[in-house]
Amino acid sequence: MSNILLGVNIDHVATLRNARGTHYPDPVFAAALAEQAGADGITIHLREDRRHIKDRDVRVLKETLQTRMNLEMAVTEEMLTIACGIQPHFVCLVPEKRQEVTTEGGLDVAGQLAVMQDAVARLAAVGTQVSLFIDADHAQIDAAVACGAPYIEIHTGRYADATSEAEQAAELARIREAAAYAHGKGLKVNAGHGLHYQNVKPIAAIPEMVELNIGHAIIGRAVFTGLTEAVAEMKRLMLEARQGL
Ligand SMILES: CC(=O)[C@@H](O)[C@H](O)COP(=O)(O)O
Ligand SMILES: NCC(=O)COP(=O)(O)O
Repeated sequence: MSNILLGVNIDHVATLRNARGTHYPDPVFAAALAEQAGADGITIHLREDRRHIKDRDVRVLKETLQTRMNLEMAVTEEMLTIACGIQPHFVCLVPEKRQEVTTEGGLDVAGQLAVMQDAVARLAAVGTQVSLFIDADHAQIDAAVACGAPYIEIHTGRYADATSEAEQAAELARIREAAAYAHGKGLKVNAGHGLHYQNVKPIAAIPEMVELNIGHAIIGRAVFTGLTEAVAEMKRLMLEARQGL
């Protein structure tokens, strides 16, 4: 069986905290529990509007994480300055719109190659490995290679949001093909967005997948089962999907 890693996104613990302006529930505590339950890394998205994760969370998590921090952020001067100071294991560069409910699509790497090359180089210079959050698209994969980014994360939102079996199968085929294409170009391939307990297995079964980043569904389930069980069950399903690979 080939391994696959689970990055647990804890943004929505912070969403709940921020809803009342309290100090609880603390995403730092959630990260420690998730790690104990089998998370291979912790993902946090420091949005420009700080709607969930705040600067303090990033600073404290840098001191307390036992695994690896994957810091998701927009490609802005403010965020690049923060990331170069924090020096997380990974930065995942994502597109961001102030009005969106959640990340709606992949980053247009091909359309801003020079900006992306500069961001990847600045982060690499402080020892941070960069991942580019892109759609399953050859032009974007080629651009990721041209940027020198070691990783991509394929946006699985369209697969997760598909409203028919045929549409979901088509999206899965697109992701599968893109993962093989990117792997062939020397990229390491992650995936995430909208994955949950019912739709994770076909994505986890894609042989080239290194890591899945999953947040909303895990935190949602944790409300009823506790975070330890919610993380462990997701990891169990992912590993089950790898049997025979
Ligand atoms: C980039 C991505 O897919 C996730 O980080 C997602 O953005 C979670 O945060 P939001 O719910 O704020 O979009
Ligand atoms: N990059 C995707 C991620 O971190 C988690 O997204 P979601 O599971 O909260 O939709």
